Formats: sequence, C-alpha cells, structure tokens
Amino acid sequence: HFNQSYFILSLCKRIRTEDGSPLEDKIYVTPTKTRFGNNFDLLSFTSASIFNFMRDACDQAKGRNYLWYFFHAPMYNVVRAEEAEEIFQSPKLITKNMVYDLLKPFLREGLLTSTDQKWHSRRKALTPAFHFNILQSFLSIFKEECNKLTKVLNQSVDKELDLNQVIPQFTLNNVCETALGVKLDDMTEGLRYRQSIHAIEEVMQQRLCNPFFYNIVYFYLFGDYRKQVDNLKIAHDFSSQIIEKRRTLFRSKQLGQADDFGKKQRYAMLDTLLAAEAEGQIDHEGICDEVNTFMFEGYDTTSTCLIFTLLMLALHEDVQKRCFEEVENLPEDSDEISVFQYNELIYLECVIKESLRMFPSVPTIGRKCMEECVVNGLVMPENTQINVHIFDIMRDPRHFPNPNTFQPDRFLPENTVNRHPFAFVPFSAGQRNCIGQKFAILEIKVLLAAMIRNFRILPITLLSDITFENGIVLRTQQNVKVKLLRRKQE
Ligand code: HEM
Repeated sequence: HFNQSYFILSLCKRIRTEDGSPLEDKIYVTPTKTRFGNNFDLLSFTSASIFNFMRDACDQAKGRNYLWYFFHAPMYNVVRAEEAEEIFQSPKLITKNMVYDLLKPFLREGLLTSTDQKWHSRRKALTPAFHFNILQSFLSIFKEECNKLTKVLNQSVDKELDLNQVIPQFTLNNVCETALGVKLDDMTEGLRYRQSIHAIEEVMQQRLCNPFFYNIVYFYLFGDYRKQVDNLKIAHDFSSQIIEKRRTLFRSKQLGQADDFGKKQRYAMLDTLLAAEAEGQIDHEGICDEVNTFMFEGYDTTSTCLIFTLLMLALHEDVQKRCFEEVENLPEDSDEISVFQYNELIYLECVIKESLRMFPSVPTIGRKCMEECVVNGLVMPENTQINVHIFDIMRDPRHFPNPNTFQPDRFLPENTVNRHPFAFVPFSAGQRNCIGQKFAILEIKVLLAAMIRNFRILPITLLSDITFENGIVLRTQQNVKVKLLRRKQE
C-alpha cells in the first residue's frame, strides 16, 4: 500500500487518478531507467541534449501527456491542447515552478515570477501601460530604431549577415526606451548594460542545463556565481538610477514637458509605475523588479521571433514575395504608416504566427501545485511540477497537419475557424498570458515590413544546419545568417 502511494526511492508521493481508474489510461508513465525515478534518465546536461530529451519523451509517449518522477516531486508534462486548457484556465494554478527560481536573482518578484495577491495587484496596475493608445505612442520609437537598423543593414548588402548580431540590439533598444524612457545608444553605460544582460542570461542558461546548479551552494562553489553577482549589480544599478532620475521629473511634474534640448519627454511604462507609487501601490524595489521584468521578457523573446521569421522568409521565396506584395501598398514614407495599417498586414501576421508556431520563443512554461489538487482527472500531490510544452502542443498533427512544414496559410481567418482555442499558444493563455503580445507583434511587423520593402532576403543558414537548445527562450547553437540584396537596384 505504501509503495502504491509513494515513489519511495524518488522520495515523493505518486500521482493517482481521481476516479480510481488505472493511471496509464489517462497518461503515459515514462519508464524509469533506474529505480530512482527518472532522475538519472538524462546524464549529459547540455542545452541541446535537454532539448532533444524533451522531444524524444514526447515521441516516446506518442503524443500523450507524460509523467516523470524526480526527487521530491512528480512532474506532469502536457503536450496536448485539450489538457493544457484546464491548466491555463485554472485560477489555482498560477504559481510558477522551480525553473523560475533561476530568474529570481534578476527579476525578484516581478510580474513574471510573482504569484497570488502580489501578482494580481501588479497585473492590474500594469495593464494600462499596454493600452492601444500607448502602443500607438510607441510606434515612433519602433520606427526610429528600425531606421537606424536599416542604415546598418544597407552596409551589409550582398554580404553574409549574422542576424544574432544585429536583431537583439534592435529589440533591447526598443524595450529600453519604451519601458524606461532612455535611448541606450545615447548613454555611456548603454553598452555595459547590454553586455551585463547578456552575461546574466549566459549564467541562467548554465544553471538551467544542470539540475545540480539549482542548488545555490553547488552553484556558488562550481558555477559562474561571481559572474552573476557582478553583472546583476550592473543591471540593477542601471535601472535603479534611471528610475530615480525619472521619479524626480515625475514629482516635479515635468514629465511631458520639453527638456533642456527642447525635446518633449515621451511616455514610458515606468511612468505608470511611478503613478502607482504615488498612490502607495508599489515601492522602489517593486518598480525595479517590474522594469527588469519588462527588459528581460521584452528583449530576447521578440528578437528570437524576428530571427526565425527572417530565416523562414529567406528559405521560402514564395512566402517572401507575397509579403512584399502586401507591404508594397503601404505609404512610401514610413512615418505615415499608422498602427491600423500595420494591423491590416494580414498575410505578414500569418507568417509571424507560423514562425511562432514552429519556433516558439518560449518553448515551455511551468506551474506548480501549491496544495493537493485535481487536474485533468489526476490527483496531483502538493509540489507537483507542471510543464506545459508549448513547442509540442503547436506541433500536434491533429491540429496542424504536416506540423514540420512552414505554411502561413494555416492562419488565414477561414482556416482557423474549427481549430482548438488552445492549440496555438505562443503567448501562453488564460490570466497569466503575455501582457506584451500586442507590443511584440507591432514591433516585429515594423521591422519586417521595412526589411521586406528594402531588401530581398536570401538564405545562408538552412534548417538542417541548426541545433536547437533548451533555454528559458528557444536558442540555436549556431548563429542564423542570411544575405540581403537591395530591391531598388534590381
Ligand atoms: C514574440 C514575443 C513574445 C513572446 C513569444 C512572449 C511569450 C510569453 C509567454 C509564453 C509568457 C508566459 C510565461 C509563463 O507563463 O511563464 C509571457 C509572459 C509575459 N510576457 Fe511575454 N512574450 C513576448 C514579448 C513580450 C514583450 C515585448 C513584453 C513586454 C514589453 C512581454 C512581457 C511579458 C510579461 C511581463 C509576462 C508575465 C505576465 C504575467 O505573468 O502576468 N512579453 N510572454
């Protein structure tokens, strides 16, 4: 009886079915390679091997959801839209799992990592910062950054262009100006900040790859602990100083007025937080956490999507041609293109969605059961870890026939009518969905429209050259390269 209730050598309680039916009828229970649960099933901890391990696990389960037992906790892996729905919709399952603890040294209790009352009140306070009118005011920032990048790209015409070298800078500049109200390129500390964010991500990646590094003592002794501490200090000091400066302006009611150079201060998301602070809803630490969260969530996710979409456009000339025909109709002067006109780029949006489907920037999201609860007819003990594999859900052949083929037409309105509402979830779904999705789509469209109008994009990197890596954000071992040809000269 004890053995039926507990996975003894994995030191955790077992999952059982609510109605007493055999567990295997509801879920694939992954066989363990040792008697100690699935703890030692994976022995080479590289980002690439973990990515492949998860894909193999889904294949082995033949597309069913599957179960692992790790030390102290069962892990429920969801790869089907039907069961993901209950998790996305459950008001009880809003606490993130242990993977998010790795983000906490940087983001502390920001919107992405917080839970319960804190998360509810922050989400309410921050939602207005993503209102349509505000998005409209960000459009000019996206265009400015886009023009800067186009100038750089003009110098790379007819040569090999490494997208990983240029795109992340574009998205970081955008999120920095919209969140904090400062231009990274104009600041002496800008480069150091950019490098520190990159270094913090490298350390996170190191910890994510090796479960031993989840233990802080082991990480302190054998990991890049020092690198993390030094770079966190640079990143935290940078945002904290900008917040201080903007607070002074906010308190003296100078925001929105012209600065010393006669330039009007633009709205930044930080202003919404400063207004909340004035009403006693948040303190300085809280503001720092939220700003860092935006910088982290809004930077790598968007650049990953842009890189994959550009790769797919390069590899599919016919798709690129259709996009060109669509963007050709936009006003010649990009300053005149409105948010509405970007919204009307229906085919380009299908291309972005199809890229996100095949290469979701966030391949897995996690939740944790804070108490024993019933999910999809399974009784999950307290502390059960839940992984929703967005990557596998969006390659389910039941919802997306030929899932490994790039077909943007899947997202034309007439082709989506009967699709399961949770089959396409690159921005997650339910109350903890991505707050920045409209922001991201607009930013992505601004750059893609400009690039497609100005250049023909030719492939250098092929899909077969790419090795995927597991990360908080989907990564590739190799940088993605393309070649640009100027259209006007043709
Ligand atoms: C293509 C771009 C993007 C993708 C694919 C994406 C995807 C996601 C996903 C899957 C989540 C859920 C994470 C989870 O449950 O663990 C999320 C949450 C979040 N995203 Fe995004 N995101 C993108 C862009 C952005 C941008 C541009 C911003 C901000 C400027 C942003 C801010 C956030 C925040 C703050 C959360 C946490 C929301 C909450 O828990 O209430 N994201 N995003």
